[in-house]
Amino acid sequence: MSSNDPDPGRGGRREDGADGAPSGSSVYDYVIVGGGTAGSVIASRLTEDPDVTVALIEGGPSDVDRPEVLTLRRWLGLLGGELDYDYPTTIQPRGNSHIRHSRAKVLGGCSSHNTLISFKPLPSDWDEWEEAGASGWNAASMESYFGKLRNNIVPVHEKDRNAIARDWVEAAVTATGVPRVEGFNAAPFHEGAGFFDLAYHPEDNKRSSASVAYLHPHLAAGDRPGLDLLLETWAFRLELDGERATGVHVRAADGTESLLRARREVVVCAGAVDTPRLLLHSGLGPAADLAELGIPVVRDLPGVGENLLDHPESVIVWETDGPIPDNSAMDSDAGLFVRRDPEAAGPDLMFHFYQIPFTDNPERIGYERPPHGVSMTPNIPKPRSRGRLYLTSADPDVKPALDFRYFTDEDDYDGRTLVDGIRLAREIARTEPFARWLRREVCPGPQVTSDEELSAYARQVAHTVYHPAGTCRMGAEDDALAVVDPQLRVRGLSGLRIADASVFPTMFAVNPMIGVLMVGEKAADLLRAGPSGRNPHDSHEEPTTPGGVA
Ligand SMILES: Cc1cc2nc3c(=O)[nH]c(=O)nc-3n(C[C@H](O)[C@H](O)[C@H](O)COP(=O)(O)OP(=O)(O)OC[C@H]3O[C@@H](n4cnc5c(N)ncnc54)[C@H](O)[C@@H]3O)c2cc1C
Repeated sequence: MSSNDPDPGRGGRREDGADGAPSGSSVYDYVIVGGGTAGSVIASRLTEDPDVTVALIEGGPSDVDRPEVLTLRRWLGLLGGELDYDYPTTIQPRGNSHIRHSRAKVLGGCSSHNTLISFKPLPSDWDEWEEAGASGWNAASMESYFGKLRNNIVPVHEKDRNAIARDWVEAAVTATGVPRVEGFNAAPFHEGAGFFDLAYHPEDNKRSSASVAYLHPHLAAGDRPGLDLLLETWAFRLELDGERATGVHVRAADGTESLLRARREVVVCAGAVDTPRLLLHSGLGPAADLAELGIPVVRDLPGVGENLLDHPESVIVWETDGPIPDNSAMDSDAGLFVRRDPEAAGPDLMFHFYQIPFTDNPERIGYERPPHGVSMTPNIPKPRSRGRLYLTSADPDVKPALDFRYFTDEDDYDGRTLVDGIRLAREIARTEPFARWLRREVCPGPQVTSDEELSAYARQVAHTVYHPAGTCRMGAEDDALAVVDPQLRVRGLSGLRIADASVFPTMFAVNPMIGVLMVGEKAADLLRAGPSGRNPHDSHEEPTTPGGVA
């Protein structure tokens, strides 16, 4: 495995002029865009076969030897910094227009700056995908992929269980009547309170991100000769030969542009924002929108950028009666799931408990940050509002517009869910042993009581749980807005697949990272099976020579 080294001398990957390849282009079996959560898994799995060559294009730098990235508890310090693409939202008339969407610009992608809360998606989540046209993605079919994950997924360690978080869990169980859960991944659940499972190494608080689990061992051992890791390299356009994707145009950190060609397939794993962005700039998207911007239309794919999903949340903050103990895995170690509607397939209200006063949004409307405090952040597991991502310029360097249309669903289900959340949070705050820690409710404050006032507050200070998804959704042939089929192949094209959070047809009720890793594992199987469903390396079609020279 080499970094930034599409080396013509090593295995002969460069094919100057050969096979019609333009001079200076490098040829691989697979070219993967995005060394993030799903991309790291796929690159690692494909190069288990020493005869396979893969270029992994990553916009950010390596995370190796970077304690500010690898130490889980330092996650908040990464948001908005140099390793964050930091996407704004459009004006949100019923929500908070100031939300910034953090997306990591570093090897491992968002698994390198997130909180690594690890939920196996619920059976009802996968079965909903199947019903939405993602044939073969039901719970029974997906089960084995959880077992394949290489990440170290463990419950928050005893030493990291803060006394106030323990008391919060006890109060949440008493106040809501939900079961206490020890190990949320042990069995499917509808409700429950407890400490999370995290992908981390408790002994030193090191992340078990996609890059740490799937790439670092091979970087250290040098045992993946077929994998070229191109860091700080930006993919700005797909190379399309008629209706076949044949490569990716990239720009290196020094500004040099080159074309990486894929003998077998191009796999886009750039995440729910940058995957549709790359497709749109390559002429794949809603034809009228592209034409208006002067981008030549290669294929009219009306679903690219549609179905923008997220988990919105709000926040209630309390001042505590003095400082709280300092131990923690990452300051939001426990949570609560509630099912208000007994007919719902899974939980319909979720809380993260924060051992910090999370006042960033309330401060904007005049609230003050208490010297010591805690927060509860109710979120909507199955939100009904749907947004849209679109381009505002043909310049690939201009960030796309993200219009989440927060709280715009017809029946105001999303807004009402957060109001229920605030009321429930107050019940927990009145319940011992948690109540004795609290001095006062800071925001919204006890004077805010009516549904209307609570809804206005909840939406004004709303935040994101940072789970954008769905912008290149998977679906059946008769789904006009499906971008990929259940084999993750982009509709109407060959040689091009997508594997990341953008393919979600619907949102999981739980935090999505484990689901994205499982998408990566399944994508590797689908790729190995070849476009026809047979593994090209086990058959006589399209033979390659070792080292990747055609
Ligand atoms: C702050 C934060 C906290 C979160 N906490 C949790 C949590 O605790 N639990 C959970 O389940 N989920 C959590 N999530 C969500 C979860 O991390 C994401 O859903 C998931 O990691 C997305 O994976 P992905 O593969 O789709 O994209 P990413 O992991 O974002 O990977 C995309 C990669 O592509 C690269 N890239 C993009 N465009 C290009 C381009 N044009 N050229 C080259 N490279 C490119 C990026 O640099 C990045 O490395 C959190 C997210 C954030 C931001």
